[in-house]
Amino acid sequence: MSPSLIAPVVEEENKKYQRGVKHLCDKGLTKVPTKYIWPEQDRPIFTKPDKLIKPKQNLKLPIIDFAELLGPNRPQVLRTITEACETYGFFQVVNHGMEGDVSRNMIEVCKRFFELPYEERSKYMTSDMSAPVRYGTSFNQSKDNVFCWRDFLKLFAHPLPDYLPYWPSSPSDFRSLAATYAKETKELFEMMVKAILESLEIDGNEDEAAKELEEGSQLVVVNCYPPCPEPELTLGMPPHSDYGFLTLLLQDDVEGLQILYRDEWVTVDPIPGSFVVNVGDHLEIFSNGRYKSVLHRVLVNSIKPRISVASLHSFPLTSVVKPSPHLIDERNPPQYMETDFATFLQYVSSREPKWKNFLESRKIHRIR
Ligand SMILES: O=C(O)CCC(=O)C(=O)O
Ligand SMILES: [Fe+2]
Repeated sequence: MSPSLIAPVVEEENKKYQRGVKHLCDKGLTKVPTKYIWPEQDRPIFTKPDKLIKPKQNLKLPIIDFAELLGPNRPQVLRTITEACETYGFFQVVNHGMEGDVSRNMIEVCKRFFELPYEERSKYMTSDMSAPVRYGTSFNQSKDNVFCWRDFLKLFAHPLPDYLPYWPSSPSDFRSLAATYAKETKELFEMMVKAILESLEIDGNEDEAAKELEEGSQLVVVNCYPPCPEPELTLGMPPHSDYGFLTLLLQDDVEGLQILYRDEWVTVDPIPGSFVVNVGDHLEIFSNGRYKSVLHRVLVNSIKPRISVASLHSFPLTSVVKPSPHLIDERNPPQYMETDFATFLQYVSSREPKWKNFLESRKIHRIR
């Protein structure tokens, strides 16, 4: 059947599952519905009944001590950042200065949001990807052929006063706790940008892009992964790279995040109170391919619910993203086309986001 004939059939079927995973689990469930079963080659490898086979290699992500970054050891820390961004596309940040209460309160209030009755949560359900608040399930719930085991709440967060009035009013302390979290994450992002630019030997005080990033976009994505009766058959999130410049990820104490490292999926051990920071597609473009936006995915488990909060930061939605002129010369021609948010939206809303296909579509292929 041609794609134009299949699409309406999928959209009709998807309506049955649009209320999301939490709703499904609340009704009681002992098996994963077919809609959530991934093709065998995409599934995580478990032994029976649901014990995850750990990869041979146990990955320790580079750890950046933020306090050190602000002290005399800055040059050394910057070198670690460079290595981490070139090799893994990921690192973990400790001693970042955000009070433990701010991140704990955020996780806790998000848990309470997902425990609200479905009718309350679904007030924010919309297919409009530029809505200030969007509640939903899977990745693209009207288009996905296979669903992932994840419900989400997405909040546009910068400039905050423009968006805050649209954020959920229940639980009653949601807005204030989430606003504090968003503001402090933004500050942390700005310090991270300075370090990243310096690590690329770009002077942040002179650079146009650095100024744009200060007034850039921020999207806070809260992910909720309820326990799954058959975690070996599904994924919390399929392999993807993040769209923005940098993502600052906060997780509770339940593991689930895996990154692709040397063609193997490796689990990231959560360090309580730390942030996992990863290079997004825009930083890969901006650094002209020097820093890599690496594929990652999320596994679920049969016992513990998991919450993560990803804060995606980038240029303003109206900006055109391109390789930095400071990194381009005769020997280093641009590797990526200029790209904007509208092109991205058009791309993702017309197909399933898979692997790094958006970024791939922006690459310039030269014949040597
Ligand atoms: O839940 C996680 O650990 C990762 C979430 C993620 O990759 C995302 O929101 O883009
Ligand atoms: Fe991600």
